Amino acid sequence: MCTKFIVIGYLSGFATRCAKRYVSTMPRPVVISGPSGSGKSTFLKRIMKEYPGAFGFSVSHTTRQPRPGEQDAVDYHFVSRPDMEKAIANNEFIETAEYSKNLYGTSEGVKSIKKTTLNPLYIFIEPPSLAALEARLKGRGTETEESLQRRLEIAKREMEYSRLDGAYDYKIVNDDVDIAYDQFRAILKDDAETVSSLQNGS
Ligand SMILES: Nc1ncnc2c1ncn2[C@@H]1O[C@H](COP(=O)(O)OP(=O)(O)OP(=O)(O)O)[C@@H](O)[C@H]1O
Repeated sequence: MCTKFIVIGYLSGFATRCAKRYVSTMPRPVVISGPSGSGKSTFLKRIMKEYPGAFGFSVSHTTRQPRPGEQDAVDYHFVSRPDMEKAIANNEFIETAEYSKNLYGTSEGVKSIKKTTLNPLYIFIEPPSLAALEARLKGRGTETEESLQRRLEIAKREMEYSRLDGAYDYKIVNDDVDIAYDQFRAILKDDAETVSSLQNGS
């Protein structure tokens, strides 16, 4: 049986979401980070389908527009900028960030989350290359040329940060989606043999 985790992270770029009051009651959280288009949603959807009820998922807030098929309160809480700014002023998020001209709560999270007492497990999902990332973002059909270029620029910085010692507990290169997903699942199940090669810095 797999350990219960609450997944609190995921978003465009770095994300980590959840309202403060949620934190005190949760099992060890997992923060999943990675450039936009690296595959975070893909893995999260899959793991939640494979293990229904085993994972909680804290839904972030964002001021960006929903993409086709995205549901409010499921994929994100889609809110107006004034509402979001009010919530930020009320200190309702662990952290917030502005990404690609939209506000996210909570996000750009890894550095800030590390200053909290949450003690999560950090997983970084990396694309095999920037060219592959670009192709996937284009294939997803959600970006304008401008937002695509912004995401790629940010991706470069995120990938640089991920290479720092101790930035993440595990790094998964999402090349073949099935192989990468198996690695993701192994980490969540604490499968020592499979995950040892994925530890950051090894
Ligand atoms: N290994 C893979 N090979 C090819 N395509 C992939 C792979 N993994 C994911 N994709 C596709 O790449 C696109 C981006 O993936 P996904 O939406 O999961 O990324 P994300 O990290 O959640 O992005 P965002 O942060 O912008 O929400 C999707 O269309 C997805 O189907």
